Amino acid sequence: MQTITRLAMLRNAVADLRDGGKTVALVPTMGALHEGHLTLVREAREKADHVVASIFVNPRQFGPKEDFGAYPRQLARDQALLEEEGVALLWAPERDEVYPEGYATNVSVTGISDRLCGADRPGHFDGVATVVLKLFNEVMPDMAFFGEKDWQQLAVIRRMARDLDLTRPHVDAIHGVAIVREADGLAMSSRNAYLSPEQREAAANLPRAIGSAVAALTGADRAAPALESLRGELLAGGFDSVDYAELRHGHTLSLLDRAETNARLFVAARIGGTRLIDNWPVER
Ligand SMILES: Nc1ncnc2c1ncn2[C@@H]1O[C@H](COP(=O)(O)OP(=O)(O)OP(=O)(O)O)[C@@H](O)[C@H]1O
Ligand SMILES: CC(C)(CO)[C@@H](O)C(=O)[O-]
Ligand code: BAL
Repeated sequence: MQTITRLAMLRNAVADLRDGGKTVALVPTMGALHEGHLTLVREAREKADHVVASIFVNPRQFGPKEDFGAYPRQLARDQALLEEEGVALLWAPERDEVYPEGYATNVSVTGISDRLCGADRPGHFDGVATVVLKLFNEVMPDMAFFGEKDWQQLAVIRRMARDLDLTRPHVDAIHGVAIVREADGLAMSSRNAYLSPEQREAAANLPRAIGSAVAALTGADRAAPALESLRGELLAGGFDSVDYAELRHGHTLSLLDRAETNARLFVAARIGGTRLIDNWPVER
C-alpha cells in the first residue's frame, strides 16, 4: 500500500490504479480505525477493483470547543490495518495541503444539515460536505463508502451529490454500510476510546434503551411517551445529558410524531465529555 500526502502525486497514483479500466472505491475516514472502518473497506473491495482510503482529521467539521486536538491519531497502526485489508492507496494529506493559505470556499447543504447533530454542532456538516467534495474531486472515485452510524452525514453527502450533479461518484454509487457494533450493542466509534471502564459499561445502556424504545414506538399512536422514557432511561443509566432522541423520516430527516414507512429513531447522548450517537429503523 502506498501512502500519499501530496495532491500532485495523488492524481498520478490514482491514474495508475485505473489503468486497463479498473474501478476505484473511496473510503473516507478520520483514522483511529476500528472494525467499523474495516467493514467499509471490505465492502468496497467487494465492489471495486481497487480501494483508496483517506485519513484526515478535518478541522472544519469540529466546533471551537470540540475535540479536534484530542481526536486520536495513530497513523502507523492505521497503515498496517489498511495494508492487511488490501487497500491499494492511502491518501493522508497534511492540513495545509487540504486548506492552503487563502482557502475560502464552503459547501453548505441547507435543510437536512440544520437538525439533529447539525443543531448541536453548528457548521459541522458544512465542514463535512466541504471536505468530502474535495476528496471526491481529488480521488474521482467510481464509488464511495460511508457508515450508517453517521446516518445524517450520509444523507447530507447524498443530497450534495444529487444537487451538484456529481458524476464521480454519482449519487447511486454512494454506498451506506450497516452499523458495526460491539458485543454489547454499542456502535463502534473512534470516540469510544475516550470512555473510562465505568463509562464504557454505562454506554451499553444506549443500544439497550434504543431497543426498548423501538419496541414501544412500533405501532404506537404517539412517539412522545416512548421518547420521554428513552431520555429517562439514559439519564438513569449513567448518561449526563441527551442532546436529542427523535423519530424522523430516514430520507428527508423530517420529524415524525408516530412511526411510518422509513421511520428512524436518532439519539445523541453524552457521558462525561464524550458524545455518542446511534440510530435504528422503526417499523410502523
Ligand atoms: N460502527 C460503525 N459502523 C459502520 N460505519 C462506521 C462505524 N463507525 C464509523 N463508521 C464510518 O466510518 C467512516 C469514518 O468515520 P470516522 O473516522 O469519523 O470514525 P468514527 O468511529 O465514526 O469516529 P467518531 O464518531 O468518533 O468521529 C464514516 O463513514 C463512519 O460512518
Ligand atoms: C466523512 C469524514 C471522513 C469527513 O471528514 C468524516 O466525517 C467521518 O469520518 O465520518
Ligand atoms: N464520524 C463523524 C465525524 C465527526 O463526528 O466529526
